[in-house]
Amino acid sequence: PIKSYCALDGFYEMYDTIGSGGFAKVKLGVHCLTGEKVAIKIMDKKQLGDDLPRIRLEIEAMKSLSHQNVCKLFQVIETDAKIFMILEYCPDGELFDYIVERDRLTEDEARHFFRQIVAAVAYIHHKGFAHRDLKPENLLLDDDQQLKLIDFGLCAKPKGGMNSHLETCCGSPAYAAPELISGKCYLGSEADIWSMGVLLYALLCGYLPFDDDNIAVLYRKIQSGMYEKPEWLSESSMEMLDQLLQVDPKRRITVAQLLHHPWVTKDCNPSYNVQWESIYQTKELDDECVTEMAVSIGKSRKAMHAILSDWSYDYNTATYLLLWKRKQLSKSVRLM
Ligand SMILES: CN(C)C[C@H]1CC[C@H](N2C(=O)N(C)Cc3cnc4ccc(-c5cc(Cl)c(O)c(Cl)c5)nc4c32)CC1
Repeated sequence: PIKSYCALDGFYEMYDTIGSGGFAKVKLGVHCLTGEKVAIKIMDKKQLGDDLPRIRLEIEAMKSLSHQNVCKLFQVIETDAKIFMILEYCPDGELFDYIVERDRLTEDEARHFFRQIVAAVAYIHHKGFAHRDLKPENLLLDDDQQLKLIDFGLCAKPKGGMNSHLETCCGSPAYAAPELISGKCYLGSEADIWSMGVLLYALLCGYLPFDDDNIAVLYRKIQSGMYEKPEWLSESSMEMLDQLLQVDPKRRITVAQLLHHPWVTKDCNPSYNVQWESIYQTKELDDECVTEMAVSIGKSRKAMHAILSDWSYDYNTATYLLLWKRKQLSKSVRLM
């Protein structure tokens, strides 16, 4: 391991930088007690400046999100100079690069990924969050072709719930909904659906439906809702895209309709509905994991259970979540 930050000493080994995004550096780390790899997002508070509230928002949002298609936050460490977010490691990087390497995906492969995106978005909307920056750069791949949604720095949890309007124009222009770029009030959930349409188009075509170097021209293209339909798109794919890329948000398909849309559920057994429910029952703790930790730390199971029930996103929370993740992968639930 390279020089580590004293705040992590003994808890995490730090390895090289695996990516950087704006005001953050992301390094590969290893959680000492379990030996599991993690991604460590490191931010300098001074550099953050007035972006600090955005990070606080991302941290609070991620603490309340536990889903198989949302990147899991394991621990937050704050010193007077830095903030460290210990995150679920996604070895196969951004979906963006995955598409670029292949030019474009087949309809079946696009469906495999789009289903997971629908699951993640249905889940975060159910929890009262709109992401507002859905794009292939914010969808990472783990080593099992599972997508993990990241970057909740722009997400919104409208005070009055998901049916109250937002104003801030944000996100990436090419993925932004017409009502959002027209400066109108908009519903976060409807804007996310539009972005999912742009995303699905990028998966199926390998380029963007609305694109232009001149931002004003780009905006006009988005507001026209007109986009090219290459000849390799099937009828059903074109129909799916049309229902997502509806300029009028009231005519746009909803995430609830998407969950059982024939294009999304194609080739699944009839009982299949998109796995939008979280596999994490964060409320009940897993006895085997609690016991393993109690023994290793030398506390009673009752005391260990009480500590973990606080969900304080300290080292204990990280150890529990990483142990639980190992158990899901039917790996040994043993600590170093
Ligand atoms: C361009 N983006 C806005 C940032 C970029 C930073 C590196 C990251 N990465 C990579 O680029 N690999 C190539 C490896 C990699 C592996 N695991 C990761 C696990 C989590 C994250 C992550 C990063 C940020 Cl900035 C977050 O806010 C969250 Cl919630 C999660 N990034 C990871 C990551 C991909 C995204």
